[in-house]
Parts: sequence; C-alpha cells; structure tokens
Amino acid sequence: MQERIEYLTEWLQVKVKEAGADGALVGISGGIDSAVVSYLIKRAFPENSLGVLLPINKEVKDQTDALNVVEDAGLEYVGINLTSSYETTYATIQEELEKKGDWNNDKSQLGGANLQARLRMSTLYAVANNYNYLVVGTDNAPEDYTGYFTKYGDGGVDLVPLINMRKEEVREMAKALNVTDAIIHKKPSAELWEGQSDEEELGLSYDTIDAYLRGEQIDPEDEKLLKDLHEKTEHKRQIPAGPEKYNGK
Ligand SMILES: Nc1ncnc2c1ncn2[C@@H]1O[C@H](COP(=O)(O)OP(=O)(O)OC[C@H]2O[C@@H]([n+]3cccc(C(=O)O)c3)[C@H](O)[C@@H]2O)[C@@H](O)[C@H]1O
Ligand SMILES: Nc1ncnc2c1ncn2[C@@H]1O[C@H](COP(=O)(O)OP(=O)(O)OP(=O)(O)O)[C@@H](O)[C@H]1O
Ligand SMILES: [Mg+2]
Repeated sequence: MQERIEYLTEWLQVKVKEAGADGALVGISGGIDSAVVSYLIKRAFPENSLGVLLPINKEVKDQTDALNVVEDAGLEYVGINLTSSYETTYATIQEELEKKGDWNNDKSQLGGANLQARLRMSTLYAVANNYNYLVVGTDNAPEDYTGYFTKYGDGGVDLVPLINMRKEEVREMAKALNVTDAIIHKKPSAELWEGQSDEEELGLSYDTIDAYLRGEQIDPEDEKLLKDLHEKTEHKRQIPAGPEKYNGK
C-alpha cells in the first residue's frame, strides 16, 4: 500500500503540473473516500491543497467527521454553507414547474439530491478557479462500474485517483494513511437524504461488487443487477453523444 500511495501522490503531482495548475482541492464529506483523497492531496501538495466542506441543511461546525478528517490530515480547509443556495434554487424550480402544472413529486427526492451534488460541483470549481487548483474527485471502482454518482455532480471533476480501487482497497489505503477507524468503518452514504445508504439504494453490498470486480463468481441475480446498472449508466462514463459529422448528402 505504501508504494501505491507513493504512486498516486506522484501521479497527482504530474497531472497538476501538466495542467499548469498550482495545487488541488477536494470536497470533504466525512466519509472514507474523501478522507483518503484528503491525505493524498496533502502529501502531493503540502502547501497547495485545500479541503472544502459544503454542508446542506446543516452547519459547517456540525460536520464533525469532516472537520476531524481535515484536522487529522493537516489539510487547510474552507467551509461554505450551501443550504440557502440549495433551498432557493430548489424552491424556485418547484414553484415555476408547479405554475405550469408539471411538477413531478415522485421524482423530487432524487432531483433534489442530484441538485445538491451539482451545486457542490459548481462551488468546487469556483473555489478551484480562485486558487488555480484542480478539482479532485473521490469516485472508486464500484461507484464507477455501477454509475453510482451524479452525472456532472460528484462525477464532475478533473482527476479521479481512486477510480481503479475497489472499496476494500480504499479501506486498506485508509488504514495505511492512518485515517481513523470511525471513518473507515462508517456505513457508506451519499447523505443526500435522511437515512440514505449506498448499499441499500444499490441493492448490493460493496463486498459483492468488489468480489465481482476481482473476477469472482457471485450470485447470478446480483450479477444481473450489476450488469444492468453498468449498462444503464454507460452514458455517465462517456463524453456527451453527438451525431456523426454531417457530410451534406
Ligand atoms: N442513455 C442516456 N444517454 C444520455 N444521458 C442519459 C441517458 N440516460 C439518462 N441520461 C441522463 O442522466 C440523468 C440521470 O443521471 P444522474 O443525473 O446522475 O441521476 P441518477 O443516476 O438517476 O441518480 C444519481 C445516483 O447516484 C447516487 N449518488 C449521487 C451523488 C453522490 C453519491 C455518493 O455515493 O456520494 C451517490 C444517487 O444516490 C443516485 O442513486 C438523466 O436525468 C438524463 O439527463
Ligand atoms: N457535505 C459535503 N461537503 C463537501 N463535499 C461533499 C459533501 N458531501 C459529499 N461531498 C463530496 O461528494 C463525494 C461523494 O460522496 P461519497 O459518499 O461517495 O464519498 P465519501 O462520503 O467520501 O465516502 P462513502 O462513499 O464511504 O460515504 C465525497 O467524497 C465528497 O467529495
Ligand atoms: Mg459519503
């Protein structure tokens, strides 16, 4: 793991240099994926890295796990409360669509969740612009394979150092980086609504997805579900589709 940490640290340095950028930042949720990325960017850019706490429906001071991560990693941070931006944007969308008689309540929970992820993305880019930093994402191999991220939300980033790592490898790297057990053993959650759990929403455990990504045989029903998720979300792993060049015939 130490070698892999070194490899990712150097890779981050090379990519930032190639971009002509001065450093890197990451959104900090208090979960394990962003904790690992925090430690990596701090190693890669000791004086030019930033953690960004972006609470929605809570205060910066109440993001205790996220605050512990930045403190333990020795990472400089900024907290930007997005609650009022989110509420204003969401309420305005709802009001205008209700006026048209088109508001779809069944879709509203997921729509609001994805709006939160995209507001965070826009904020991270605005902060990155200020410092001439790149935005580092936290998506790992199971999330990438299943498309378990918001397109252009948490998926909208410049670099994805953990993209080839199974969740078990992220946990192993977290241990090697001295991330606290409380963060390592926390139930994975996007925290986009009360009680949300990655594994419940996906209908699959990370252990099962990891086993599949290791090339092992898994329950056929789980395998089918995984393949369906992968196919359905292919568009998220591609640049937007355009037509073939029109040749005028
Ligand atoms: N075939 C296709 N070709 C091109 N575009 C296509 C498409 N099918 C849908 N789309 C577009 O994609 C949209 C659906 O994708 P998207 O907007 O991402 O939304 P969707 O995949 O429905 O939802 C995002 C999922 O990611 C989870 N998530 C989000 C954020 C963070 C985390 C976390 O782990 O922290 C997890 C969230 O809980 C939810 O399950 C559609 O509204 C449509 O605009
Ligand atoms: N409150 C928040 N403030 C800043 N960034 C956030 C916040 N919530 C989510 N994010 C960003 O969105 C990413 C995706 O969340 P995700 O839940 O997949 O990762 P995680 O919380 O780090 O780990 P886990 O998947 O184990 O919960 C986070 O890693 C983080 O970069
Ligand atoms: Mg999380």
